[in-house]
Amino acid sequence: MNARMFAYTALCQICIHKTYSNLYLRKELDKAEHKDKGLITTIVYGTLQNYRLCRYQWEDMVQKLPKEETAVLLDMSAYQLFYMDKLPAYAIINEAVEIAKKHGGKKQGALVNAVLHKVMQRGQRELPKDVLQKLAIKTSHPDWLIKMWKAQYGEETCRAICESNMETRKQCARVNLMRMSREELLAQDNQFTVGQLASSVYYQGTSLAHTSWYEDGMLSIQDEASQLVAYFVDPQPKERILDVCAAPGTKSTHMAELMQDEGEIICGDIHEHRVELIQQGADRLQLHSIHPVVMDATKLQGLQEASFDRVLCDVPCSGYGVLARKSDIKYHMQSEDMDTLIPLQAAILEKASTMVKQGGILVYSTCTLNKKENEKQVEKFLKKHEEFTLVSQRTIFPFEFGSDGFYMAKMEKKA
Ligand SMILES: C[S@@+](CC[C@H](N)C(=O)[O-])C[C@H]1O[C@@H](n2cnc3c(N)ncnc32)[C@H](O)[C@@H]1O
Repeated sequence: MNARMFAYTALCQICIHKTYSNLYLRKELDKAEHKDKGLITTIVYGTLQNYRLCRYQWEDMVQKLPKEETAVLLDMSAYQLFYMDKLPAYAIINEAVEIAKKHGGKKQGALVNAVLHKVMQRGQRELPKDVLQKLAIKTSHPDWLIKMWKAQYGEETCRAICESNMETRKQCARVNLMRMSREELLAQDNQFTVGQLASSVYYQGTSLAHTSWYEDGMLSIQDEASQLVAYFVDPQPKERILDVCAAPGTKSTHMAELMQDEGEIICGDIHEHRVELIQQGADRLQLHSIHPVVMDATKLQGLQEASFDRVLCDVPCSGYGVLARKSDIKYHMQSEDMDTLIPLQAAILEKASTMVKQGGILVYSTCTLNKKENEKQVEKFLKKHEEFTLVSQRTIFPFEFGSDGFYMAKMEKKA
């Protein structure tokens, strides 16, 4: 299968059948020729990240939208025509026509041929005049999200978030300081550069997960904003910690490292297959204070109330802070996604709070930028629970450090 046919098949799976892009590519990319792998990855992720901009280039050339497969093919062709360097237009169009014929017959082939020739003749379509519409198309974010960010954070911040989401994030890792110092790693491998936190480094190679450093448990793959959560919890050696939504264990294992692996961290998650990942992570990092358990955070059966020094609720969320890294969320997100998440987050926070000792700490965190899931959620909780006071809260916008967007709130239970 040639590179464009491969990219087309991948995009249909991801966009229409909702297969996760990273899982699909991890499994299938090995079947592609080595020389094609870079091109395939660039077309797939480029089309996903720019899905609105790509569609905008051709949607006014058709009376009604063609079937989904053809629309995906036109999107990826528009991406190659306008946003990739050095690809000859005739090759892009010829191959798209061949793919359309093969999958949809002569009629689809003719449609793709006609649309792409018109698109190429016109060149890049002028963006809308309206400032927010222009931002939405240019950075491929849905109108409702732009409207929400503008209302919640103001127009300037909304623009900065959208623009930052179009940047390529660095590969970031957290050094396991129990096993080696950051300086030792930097001295031994010049693919790493120093990060902005005490434990963080950036990697310039192809894949962190394939380094011996990762395999040998010297580091974990984790964005810097996400690393800030464990510092925010500030766990101390010998404490008893509860992490109620812990899988795959990135923050639990960071807390264990900060505690010098002394104490106990109960790491719950509702999904059994994800709980296994926590144990695998702890084994790889050689941490013994981690205790993974399958557990529903809205019930927390079998745990003794008021018995934990610190409780972390890193709740399931809409993920609007990680759109630069997770093209799938960007492509598929719907405003209705929040409707089920918000009551679930409230129920988790409510139950988890009962586990905090007097004088103990409760941390609520998300990787989303949405006050309804963040500040408002914490506000509602504090109104109901006078026994807790807000110590501090923080929103990390992606444009501040070129990191993911995060929210975290720290509350203390009265002694
Ligand atoms: C944001 S992720 C947690 C990431 C994790 N803290 C880390 O740093 O690796 C949210 C997790 O909540 C879990 N989850 C969803 N509903 C849950 C529930 N009712 N009880 C416990 N875990 C739940 C999901 O399986 C998912 O692993």
